[in-house]
This record gives sequence, structure tokens and C-alpha cells, in this order.
Amino acid sequence: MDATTQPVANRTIADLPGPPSLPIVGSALQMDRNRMHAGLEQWAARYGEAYTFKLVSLRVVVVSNPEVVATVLRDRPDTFRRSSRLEQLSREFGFLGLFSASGETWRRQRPMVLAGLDPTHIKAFFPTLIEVTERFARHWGRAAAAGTAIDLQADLMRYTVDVTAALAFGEDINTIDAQQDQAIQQHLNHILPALFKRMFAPFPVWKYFPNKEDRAIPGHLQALQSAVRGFIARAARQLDEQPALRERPVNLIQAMLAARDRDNSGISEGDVSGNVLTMLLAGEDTTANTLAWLIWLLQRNPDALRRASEEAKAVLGGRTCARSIDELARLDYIEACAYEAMRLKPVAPLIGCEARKDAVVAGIEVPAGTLVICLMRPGALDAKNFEAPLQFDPQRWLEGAGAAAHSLGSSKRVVMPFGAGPRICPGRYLALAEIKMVAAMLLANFEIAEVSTPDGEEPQERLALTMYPVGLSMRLRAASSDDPAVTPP
Ligand code: HEM
Repeated sequence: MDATTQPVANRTIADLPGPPSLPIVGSALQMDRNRMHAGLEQWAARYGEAYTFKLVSLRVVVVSNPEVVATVLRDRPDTFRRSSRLEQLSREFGFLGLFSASGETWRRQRPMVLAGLDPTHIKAFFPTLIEVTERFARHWGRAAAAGTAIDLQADLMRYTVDVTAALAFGEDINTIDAQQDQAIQQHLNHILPALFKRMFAPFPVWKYFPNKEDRAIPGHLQALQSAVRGFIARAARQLDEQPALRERPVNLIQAMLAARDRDNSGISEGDVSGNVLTMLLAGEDTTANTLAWLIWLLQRNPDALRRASEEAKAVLGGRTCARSIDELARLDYIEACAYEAMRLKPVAPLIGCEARKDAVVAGIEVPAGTLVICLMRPGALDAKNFEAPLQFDPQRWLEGAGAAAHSLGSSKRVVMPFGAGPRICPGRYLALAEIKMVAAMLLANFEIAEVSTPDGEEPQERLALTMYPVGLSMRLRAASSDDPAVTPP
């Protein structure tokens, strides 16, 4: 039965276990924001699949059973929404867009964003994806030739920002070749952590006692907004010069501008710029960090690395990168590696859902205003759902795999890296295309000499909206002479 619509609740929040709580602050002092996901997972191990705590005045219920999680996620937008604090902060930051919007605004925007990121668009966009991936290959080719260490996360973010800007705005911003201080994401890199910090801060200290970083935020926002105004102005000029584009827009920004100019569309100037920023933010870290975790996991698992490299070389057949969606579709093992990386290292390890009205979750009465945090990883690491759950074993994702404890279908019900229900990630086709493009390019053209952290230990997980590996650096060698190699220009 649908847990959120059960007619009768059999317990209340007061019946739930949870960590100790102090007057006024609740459990806030026990939480390390940078590792909040890990703290909440530890509490789940101690208190079970449903527990509660207070964050100052906010009542939080945490659930981790995959069925309950999926039910809550599907019960949007009517019963649950994203947190109102996220919506308010996004409005203040100027990027209220599909991710943070709720109600009618979300309903109006969702079809437009979906259309801009659907598989047909990805197919039409493929030649540009090839161009950006080849540019990235040349960039890594230069690092391999010079023997320099690559800051893995930073480089991957350059790639994902370039791809998102090209697909959603038709802009070639080429941050891959830009100087560090010119790259648009140096602003994003300050804004995302600030947003996350403010979302879970017990008090709005940045308003009354701003530190250096807080004082720098308006400057970063201004720089980003000026770039966004440039994208919008150029797209508006294209619509003026080619009015046919209003009926058949080729990218998201054109579609939104055309809608803005139609009567009663309900799309405002702010919606357009909010979504331009949302695309940059939602498409950057998520995909880049998933790729960083994937590359690290492959490097640690030589058998999987060898098989993935063989597949990449066979499918690419001596070329630098895949040439078509059909070629990408043949990278089955690499896709399985990506799902296995997202099972072990989900970059979105928690999804917050605020109850818009009184609800029932797993038999618990949840009053309106309660924040329900869905933990995405405990089910994926549970031996009930996967054999040897801590092992990186991509084979378990391939149909008919002997090692799989469950079918592919049920694995996908437990592992939900892109969320679920009406708000499931609309960028998932693009993300998988990018992940497979980069992984195949890397494995077919280079040998990974090293992927390491400064202290030689496993990379720490840190949460700043997305969960990323701290300090990964990579060294590459061009693949041996009988293999294809990327020649630096
Ligand atoms: C591996 C890469 C990615 C992962 C793991 C990921 C994960 C997620 C998750 C977990 C959500 C929340 C879903 C929910 O609430 O049920 C989400 C939402 C969203 N994602 Fe992604 N994402 C990725 C890449 C992208 C890309 C490339 C884009 C666009 C360029 C994108 C755009 C969005 C947007 C706009 C939303 C909000 C959807 C809504 O609320 O209706 N994502 N993503």
C-alpha cells in the first residue's frame, strides 16, 4: 500500500527514536555539515529506518527504506515539495528555477526543461558533444605529455559546464581551455557551498556576522549573473533574426524566451535567468563528481578497469571518442560501472521533502511543515538487496549476471541516483551520455598512471549540495603505441 496515503497512522513522530536533543538548538551541535550525509547514515544504522531529530525549530524525520523513500518522492508535488528554505535562498541568490521551484511555477517550467534535455535533443546535440569531448581529450593529452598532475574534480567540472552551456544555451564557453580565473565555475564553486551552508545553518549568521566568504558571495553572484545576461541577450537576438526559431527552438534558453514572449505563458524574465543558472548548477557538480568517483573506483579495481578499457577500445575503434548515440549504447559495461559507482558513491545521498500538508509516511503521522529527509544509500548497501554490497562489481548490473542477488529491475528500484517520481532528474540522459563519453575517451586513449589523494588514503566524502571526493589528483600516460593515442596539438 502507498505509505503516504495510508488512511490510518499507527505511530506519531513522538514514538520515533532519534539522537539526543538540547533545548533551542535540538541536535544541531552534533551535526558536521560537511559530512552531514555520513552522520545521518550513522544515525540510521543506530536508530533504524525511520528516526527523528530537531534542527532548532525544524522537525526532521529521516527515512531510508527504499520503498518508503520511493513513495515519498512519488508523492510530489501534492503532498511533498522541496524545502521552503531552499526556495527562499534560491530566490535570494537569483536562481529560482526548476530545481527549487514548487507549485504552479514548477508545473509550468518542467515540460520545457524536459523537452530541452530529452534523448532527441541529446541526439541532435551529439556533434557538439564530440567537439567538447575531443577538446577535453587534447587537454588531458597535454597533461599526459607533460607528466603533470590533473586536478580531477576541477577538470571534470570544466567539461560538464561546457557541455551544459552548449546544450542548454547554444554557447561555446570553452572553460576547458580558459585560465583558472576566467572560468565561470570559479564563481559556481563559491556559490554552491554557500547555499548549502545557509540551508542547514541553525541561525542566519551570515546576515549579522558575515565572514570573508559571505562578503564575497554578492561579487560571485554578480559575475555569474552578468554571464547569464549575455547568454539571454544572444539568444534573444537569434530569435529576432530568425523568427522561425520561436516555433521550433533549438535549445532550452530559446524555448523559454519564446514562451516568455507569448501571452499568458506565465514565464517571466526571472524564470528564464533562474533556469539558466539552475542548469549550470544542477549539471555541473553532479556529473563531474560521479565521474570522479567512477574513475577512482575503476583505478582501485583492475579487473573492472581492464574490461572497461577493452570495451572502450573495441567500440571506439581507434577514434578519440564515440561518434554517435548508437556507439554510446554499445558501452554496456561502462554503463554498468557508472551505475555501480552511483550505488556506492551517490552524489545526491539525501533528498529533502517538506510536507505541504499532514501526511502519513511508513505509518507515521507527519504534520505539515515537517522536513522528511530521504537517505538514498543505506538500501543500496544493504546485504538484503545486494550480494557483497560493499564490493565494486559492475557485473551485477548486467542482465543475467550470475553474481546479481536480484534482477536489474529490482536493483534499479533500490538504487535511485537520479531520484524518483515526478521530480526525477530531467538531466539523466545527458549525464549518462557525458559519463560514458568521458570514461570511454579516457580508457581508450590513456593509461591511468595514478589517482590519489594528498595523504595517500581513500578520498574523504564531503557534502556541499553534492557529495564529492576530496583532493583527487590523476596522472595519465598516453596509451601504448599500438593503441589509439591523443596527440596534443
Ligand atoms: C550524474 C549526474 C546527475 C545526478 C546523479 C543527478 C541527480 C539528481 C537528483 C537526485 C535530483 C533530484 C530528483 C528528485 O527530487 O527526485 C535531480 C534533479 C534535477 N536535476 Fe539532476 N542529476 C545529474 C545530472 C543533471 C544534469 C546534467 C542536469 C542538467 C543539465 C540536471 C538537472 C536537474 C534538474 C533541473 C533537476 C530538478 C528537477 C525537478 O525538481 O523537477 N541534472 N538530479
